[in-house]
Amino acid sequence: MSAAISVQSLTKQYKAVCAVNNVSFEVTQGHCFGLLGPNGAGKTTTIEIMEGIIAATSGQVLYQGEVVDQHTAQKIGIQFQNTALQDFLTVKETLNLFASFYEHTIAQPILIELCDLADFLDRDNRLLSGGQRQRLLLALALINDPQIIFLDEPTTGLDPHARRKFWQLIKNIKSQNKTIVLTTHYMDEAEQLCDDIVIMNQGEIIESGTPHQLLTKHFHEVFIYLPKAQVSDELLQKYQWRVVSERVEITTDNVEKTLTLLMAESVSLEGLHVKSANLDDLFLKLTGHSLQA
Ligand SMILES: Nc1ncnc2c1ncn2[C@@H]1O[C@H](COP(=O)(O)OP(=O)(O)OP(=O)(O)O)[C@@H](O)[C@H]1O
Repeated sequence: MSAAISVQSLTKQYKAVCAVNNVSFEVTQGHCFGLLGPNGAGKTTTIEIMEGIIAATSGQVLYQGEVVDQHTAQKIGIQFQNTALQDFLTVKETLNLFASFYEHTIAQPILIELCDLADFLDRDNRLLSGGQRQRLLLALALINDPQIIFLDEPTTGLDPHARRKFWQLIKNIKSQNKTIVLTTHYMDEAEQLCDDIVIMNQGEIIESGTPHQLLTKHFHEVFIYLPKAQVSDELLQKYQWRVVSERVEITTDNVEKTLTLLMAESVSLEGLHVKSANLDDLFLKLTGHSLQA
């Protein structure tokens, strides 16, 4: 598959800080690409260089083989933050205003359906709920019918229902062979949406691949949880099991053997829960802290 974006040896040096240090990766056409990392990792700096908003100290970004230039803005979509929404304009007026900035735009009825805006087209921007506002901001990112869309933490602050609804919209957009570049602090979001991920820390890439590749590379074990009340202190000490939030956590690469052991030790299996490692666990393992904001 061809690369929609090729990031080559990007470095961004601020006076005392090297925000991005020799970073290279490719974003595949039609994929959702996730750039993850803790605060200060260099994600925003990388994304802003990719968008052509700031210049790199060295390195380059190619879009289908071409260097970023003043025409790039016409071809990509960027989800603006709240401040881009003007007061005293309705949703429809906002769509019309942003459409006037571009030579080529998507047909408005298609955009309204794609982003599910029909129910509040005549509402003032100030009266939108968090989820409605994010859908409008997504529509604005899509207004020039871009092939590549940048979403920077698009669901931060949304309730679980609104987040799930937003994910479905992103999946619909992706099914049209659009390329999506996403940053997020939510690991479940990355697992739901991203085909490929790059994890940055302190300006450098520390891991990259598909979520499945990374999880199978780093984790051979699963976690077994039991209510703490069912496990005696003696057993905790004997097997060095951890207690996490009132539950005993047992890490094992052989579930059957562990269950046999628990039964042999007469531990009740009521409320037992088995969990595979997820991206949150991977993040914790690689960076030493959880990504949840
Ligand atoms: N204009 C600037 N001048 C000096 N240092 C900067 C500037 N912009 C960013 N930095 C520094 O570069 C590093 C990377 O910042 P960046 O905003 O890219 O990280 P991030 O991964 O997006 O973090 P967050 O998740 O908090 O948004 C940080 O140490 C930051 O303080």
